[in-house]
Amino acid sequence: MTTHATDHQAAADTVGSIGLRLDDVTLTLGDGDTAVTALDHVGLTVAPGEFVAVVGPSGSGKSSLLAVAGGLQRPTSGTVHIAGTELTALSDKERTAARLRHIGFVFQQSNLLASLTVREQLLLPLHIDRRLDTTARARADELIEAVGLTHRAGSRPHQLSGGERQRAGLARALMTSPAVLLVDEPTSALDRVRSAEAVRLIAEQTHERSTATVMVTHDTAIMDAADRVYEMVDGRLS
Ligand SMILES: Nc1ncnc2c1ncn2[C@@H]1O[C@H](COP(=O)(O)OP(=O)(O)OP(=O)(O)O)[C@@H](O)[C@H]1O
Repeated sequence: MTTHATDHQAAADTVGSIGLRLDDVTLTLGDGDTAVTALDHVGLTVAPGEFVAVVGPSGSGKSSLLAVAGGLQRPTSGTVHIAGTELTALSDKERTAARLRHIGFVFQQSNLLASLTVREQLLLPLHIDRRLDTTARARADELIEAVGLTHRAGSRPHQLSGGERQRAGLARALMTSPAVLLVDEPTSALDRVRSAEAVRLIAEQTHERSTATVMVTHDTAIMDAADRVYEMVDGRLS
């Protein structure tokens, strides 16, 4: 299924129903002759509980889309709203705070810390923030169970398979109950069956936890699990 970027705008625009919204976003990278339009007037609205896949070839702008949607990069023009907050109107410091609070990232490389167990990976940010209480511990255990890693809760990354590492990364991203979940190529390291499982798990968690989820990939086989699929070509979404 491929739908047009504006089709769902009106439906998702009612107050309170917006998880993520990009309006007329453009991102230019590099200068002068080497300047590249990584995002070209992109509009995208994702409601809470909705799972959107963005499919496109290498270099089409998918990583740029996640960087801008997640507040890691300021767009050259256009606006980004997350859970009712205009990300693009915030200072760098405020944007970082909003990112930590409202956005969960699942990156291609799961970025797990080698010395920590699965459970510790989830609890670390709360430990640093001195917010490590019984509620947080219970939430970590619930998420570890949701991604099927209870038997691996005490394992360190080198003791896990690629798929298990990805699931640990997903559980960690969900720890803050983010409004928006941004996923980069979850399937690249995995075989077909495991890829489909990973994507199904992300779809399930999106619906259960009402996150507005965007997953970018060049694997068209994942499309079935998504509520909507967009194509990215030369920085344009259609
Ligand atoms: N820092 C940069 N300076 C200049 N151009 C850049 C920079 N980063 C990315 N680009 C260019 O912007 C375009 C979009 O890149 P982007 O990484 O978003 O694509 P992608 O679809 O995620 O690719 P891949 O699937 O290979 O990760 C590409 O043409 C890329 O070469």
